[in-house]
Amino acid sequence: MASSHIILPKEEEEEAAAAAVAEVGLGAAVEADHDHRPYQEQGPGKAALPFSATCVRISRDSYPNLRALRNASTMTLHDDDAAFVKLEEGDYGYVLDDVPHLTDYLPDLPTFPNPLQDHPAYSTVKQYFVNADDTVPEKVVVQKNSPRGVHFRRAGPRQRVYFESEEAKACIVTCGGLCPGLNTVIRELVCGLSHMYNVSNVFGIQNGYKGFYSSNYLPMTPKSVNDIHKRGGTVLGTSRGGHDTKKIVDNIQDRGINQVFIIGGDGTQKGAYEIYKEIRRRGLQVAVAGIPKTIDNDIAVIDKSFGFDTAVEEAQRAINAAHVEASSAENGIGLVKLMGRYSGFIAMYATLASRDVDCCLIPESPFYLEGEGGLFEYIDRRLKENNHTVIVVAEGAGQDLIAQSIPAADQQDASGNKLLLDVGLWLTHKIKDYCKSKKMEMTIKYIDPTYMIRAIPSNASDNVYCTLLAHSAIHGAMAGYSFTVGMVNGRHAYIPFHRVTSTRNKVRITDRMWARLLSSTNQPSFLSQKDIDAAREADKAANRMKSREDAKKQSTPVLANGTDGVEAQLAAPILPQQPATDGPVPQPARPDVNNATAPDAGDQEEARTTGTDVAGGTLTQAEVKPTPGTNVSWPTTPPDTPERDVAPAPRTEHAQATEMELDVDTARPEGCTTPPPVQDSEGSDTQSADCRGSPMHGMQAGASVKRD
Ligand SMILES: Nc1ncnc2c1ncn2[C@@H]1O[C@H](COP(=O)(O)OP(=O)(O)O)[C@@H](O)[C@H]1O
Ligand SMILES: O=P(O)(O)OC[C@H]1O[C@](O)(COP(=O)(O)O)[C@@H](O)[C@@H]1O
Ligand SMILES: [Mg+2]
Repeated sequence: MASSHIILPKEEEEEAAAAAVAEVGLGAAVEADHDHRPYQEQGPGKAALPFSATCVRISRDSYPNLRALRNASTMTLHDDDAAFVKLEEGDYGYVLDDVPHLTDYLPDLPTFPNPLQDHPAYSTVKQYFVNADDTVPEKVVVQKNSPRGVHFRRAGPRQRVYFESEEAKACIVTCGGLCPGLNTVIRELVCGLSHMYNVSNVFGIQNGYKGFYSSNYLPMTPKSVNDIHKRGGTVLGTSRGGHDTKKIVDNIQDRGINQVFIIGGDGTQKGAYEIYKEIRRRGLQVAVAGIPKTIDNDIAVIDKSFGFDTAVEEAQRAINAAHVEASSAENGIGLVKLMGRYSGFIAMYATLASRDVDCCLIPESPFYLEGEGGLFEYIDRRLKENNHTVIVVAEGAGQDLIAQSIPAADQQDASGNKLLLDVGLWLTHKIKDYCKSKKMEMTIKYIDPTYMIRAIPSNASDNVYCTLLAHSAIHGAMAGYSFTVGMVNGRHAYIPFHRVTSTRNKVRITDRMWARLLSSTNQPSFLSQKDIDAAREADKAANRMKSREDAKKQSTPVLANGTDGVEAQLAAPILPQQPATDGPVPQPARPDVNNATAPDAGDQEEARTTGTDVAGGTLTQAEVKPTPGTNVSWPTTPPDTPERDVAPAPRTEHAQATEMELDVDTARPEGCTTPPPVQDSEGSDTQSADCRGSPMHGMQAGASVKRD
């Protein structure tokens, strides 16, 4: 039975101890210890103790605060993480999921006035320092009787800091894959430390985590980083793997570093958390600030990761090229692979922005090729309707389908990420074979822009975002917190490490955003009647469980702040399946049941109010609107929309074609080596350049299609 240390407010000590004793049979043993830990800044001077905290060994399931946390949000809390959770409850179901502070284990640290108060630029700002009690809500869509839910500490400068400028010694490291904006964050960390806090001891760690113990630290000054934001990549170098917590902390300790800025994705933030824990174990006065980076935009809680906008924008170029190529050929097919190992955000946003895409395939939405409602049937139809078609595929899509035909070597990269098979290349050959079997003349152009996309410098809006993230990170570190920084509902916040490492954002195929995509492309949803039935069953099971939970709650009142989340995790997710005709069922990516904040999380809120158990990953016939092209009882032809008001070409047109042009081109940008096993990709953003290059555009009989 897992047990863990939990910091408890004084007034609950007795109750919790009693609860622990009562649960001895379940493995709980009171062990209490007694370090009195202040946990938050209390204005000028030495931090005051808001409560006398006690460390108690207790089964985490038995502690109502943690239950409240789980009830108030959809996160999954790992047992190990429970040891470092700092919770405060307020009125009306308010929960503060706070970040650790140096004074948690070094209660007598002196504080100093924030040098910003004398800064010619900042000192004029009215109320420049954030209120010590300010917090940011995880959810902003609420109903009249909603509990207030989980909050995070608001980021920003504090009146008192825990490092003197001359004593502060900071280091910066970048880990994981590249992402637009890395250099901007580095630049703004160096400049911000120097310009705002007069910190001149700043060092770069080269080539990721292993640089802590395998290379020299690079002194960095505002002058040396002045122009780096105009370049892609990271001037510090990056790597996967190489995380050795003890060796890293040994080096931090030996070199007298007291602020560690760690830029990287979910893996990197896990590493940052380990570093923080080791630092705390050793009692070092070192603040650890994580700045989340991922091109895939799949880090939990935060609104968006830096570089994502830039990536989506750049992906547009590839999609435009694919569209020009496809629409300039007879039966032209343009296929673009974008990054997205587990999450299809880049593909989804690039598709929505483009309007030239006929089908978007992402890891979260399993698809199949053959039979009614399958991809081939859809391609066939689009070619007949429009003479060309554009497909966007995220690199993590269809991996199980590919594994059926290509024996997948179960390889991993240095960080333990599974190496992917090249879905773009595989799909190209599958489509080619299909057309050949149908004696259909066609041209397919496969474009893999993945590394080109992530190697560019960040665009203007990402540059500003990177600057603000860097500044928030600096303020938090100077104030003695350890955290991952991020924007939550438009406000910068200090988020506990466990929050961003315990789950990953995924596109929820039960949310309105994915529905928007389906309705914009009119692609099949690839859900079968079997899937819908399974969804109904799972929904019923979830409801039964919910009733049991409710009954239990009535008999045992706890600090229940809400119900979503707990039931959600109990409910079995829907696993859409391909039809029997298409061989074994692929293991589909499931709607992410633990996803706290996806870019489209607002949709989930609405779904909840309309009765859809989205958080539980379930969907019912009532909530799921018939999706065009679905191979269920819904019509396979799309409803009449202006976009789709097309007179389909007679089927015989293709059947009569005897000549074949199977021109499979794989456009590989320089430096992009993507042989079958092993892949990655990513994508991009915003507006569709109006790229209607087809000489056939608008020439088809009956065609009044907006998108060509
Ligand atoms: N569970 C973990 N604990 C400690 N370090 C980790 C963990 N997972 C990944 N890392 C380290 O984080 C770094 C980057 O991880 P990776 O998954 O490749 O990229 P990202 O951080 O972008 O997700 C690597 O150096 C890797 O060793
Ligand atoms: O080829 P590399 O450098 O291992 O990176 C590829 C992977 O990195 C990703 O871009 C995600 O990495 P990050 O989350 O670190 O940005 C994936 O989409 C892709 O599979
Ligand atoms: Mg990762």
